[in-house]
Amino acid sequence: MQDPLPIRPFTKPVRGSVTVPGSKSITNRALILAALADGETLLENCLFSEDTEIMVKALQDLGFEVTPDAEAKTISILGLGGDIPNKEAEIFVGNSGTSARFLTAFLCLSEGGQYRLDGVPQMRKRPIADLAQTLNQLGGQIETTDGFAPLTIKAQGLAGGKATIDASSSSQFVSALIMAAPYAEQGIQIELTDTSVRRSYIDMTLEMLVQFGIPKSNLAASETGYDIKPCPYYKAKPQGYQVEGDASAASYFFALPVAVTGELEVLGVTQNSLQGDIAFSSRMEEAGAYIEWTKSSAIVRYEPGAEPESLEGSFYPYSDTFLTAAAIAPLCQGTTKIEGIAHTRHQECDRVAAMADGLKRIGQSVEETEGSLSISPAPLKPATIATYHDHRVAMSFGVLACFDALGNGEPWLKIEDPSCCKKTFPDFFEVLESLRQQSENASSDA
Ligand SMILES: O=C(O)C1=C[C@@H](OP(=O)(O)O)[C@@H](O)[C@H](O)C1
Ligand SMILES: C=C(OP(=O)(O)O)C(=O)O
Repeated sequence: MQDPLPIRPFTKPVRGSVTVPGSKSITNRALILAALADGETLLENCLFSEDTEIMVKALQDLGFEVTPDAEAKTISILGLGGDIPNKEAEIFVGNSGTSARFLTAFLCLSEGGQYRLDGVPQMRKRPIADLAQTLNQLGGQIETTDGFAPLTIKAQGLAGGKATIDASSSSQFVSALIMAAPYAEQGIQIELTDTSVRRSYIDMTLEMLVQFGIPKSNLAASETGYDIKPCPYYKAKPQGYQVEGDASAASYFFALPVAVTGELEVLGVTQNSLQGDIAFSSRMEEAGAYIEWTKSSAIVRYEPGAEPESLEGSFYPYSDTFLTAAAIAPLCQGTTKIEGIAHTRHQECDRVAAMADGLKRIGQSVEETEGSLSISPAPLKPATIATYHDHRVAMSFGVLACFDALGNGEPWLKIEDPSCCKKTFPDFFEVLESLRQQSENASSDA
């Protein structure tokens, strides 16, 4: 792919359909749950991207039989009922937060295992100490490097019991604990020391435990914590476990008609998704989009005419999508104020700073606080966007770049390091370009 990549804008309203890839969050949870189940599970409609390949490779390095088929989008995995075959391994988690956090708790279940877990330099800056501390309260022996990766884990199974956790920096800590909890001798009773946590991700985890055979009566959730009873089985899914389409990836296609007008069917997402990020669709309705849901898709329509309404308020519960909203803010009527995003300064990059930087490069007036961004529209200036190795920075500005800012169909935005989208959506820019071509052709046929 050309780097920086010039994006050719849409000169016609978007028309057609797009299928979003399988969910990263669900694929990586399902891999862990299937490994913990007893017997073979076939995962279907899996995401094949860097983050899921990292999880697959980690499980293979731990001695699990995992067979991916990228063409069929399936992964088959032979679960061992809580056993982890290899007792020594070096696990590489790249910059995959789900892999780092989920595997840390998972590895503690191994009887007599000794592991080292590490990632790329940015992963060595991402929060993990609170999770390690809590696992140590439950019988793990994890040593961090000054609070960060690399970790060394001396595993002896988890005794479980009561523990506290501060999961305000990442909900993945709680999801990681909950997935390991059924195999802890006494289960796990976790008290949240700070109740600001992205609950929708934890709800997804609990729902998936039920899908893998853990009785609902073994799982209790309240405002202040979670109580997971011991339960010696997860159920394998030999007939297949269907991974939903990725709701965070869908946000780009909910936003695209708002940016360029038209009608787009987004296939693979449903209104009653397990993923909280589906709520981004309501924010696009607030902006003025009309959305019709079918059993397996959303049809998103935005009529030419008025500029989109500006957005205001918290993106905390679905913060992976704040970047999408920030990127289209220059096209909105007034100031967009996005709040609740302080924690995203510690993700793939400092996302608040990265979005502020990109928006300033294209001439926007931006006010940044620790946890918010206010974007006041100003005339768009051609620029190259720095993406800071962050797939969502690249994809969000990719959507804005589809707007024909110069009015002549010529590219005005270039995206640096576009291949960083391989983390969750390897062919994103090809999909965008093919939608542009579909739309041009649909208009010339009409
Ligand atoms: O559990 C998950 O699948 C995720 C939880 C969220 O992370 P944090 O809770 O760390 O923000 C989200 O940003 C990430 O993309 C996926
Ligand atoms: C924050 C993200 O990923 P993770 O935490 O899983 O690395 C993301 O995909 O936006």
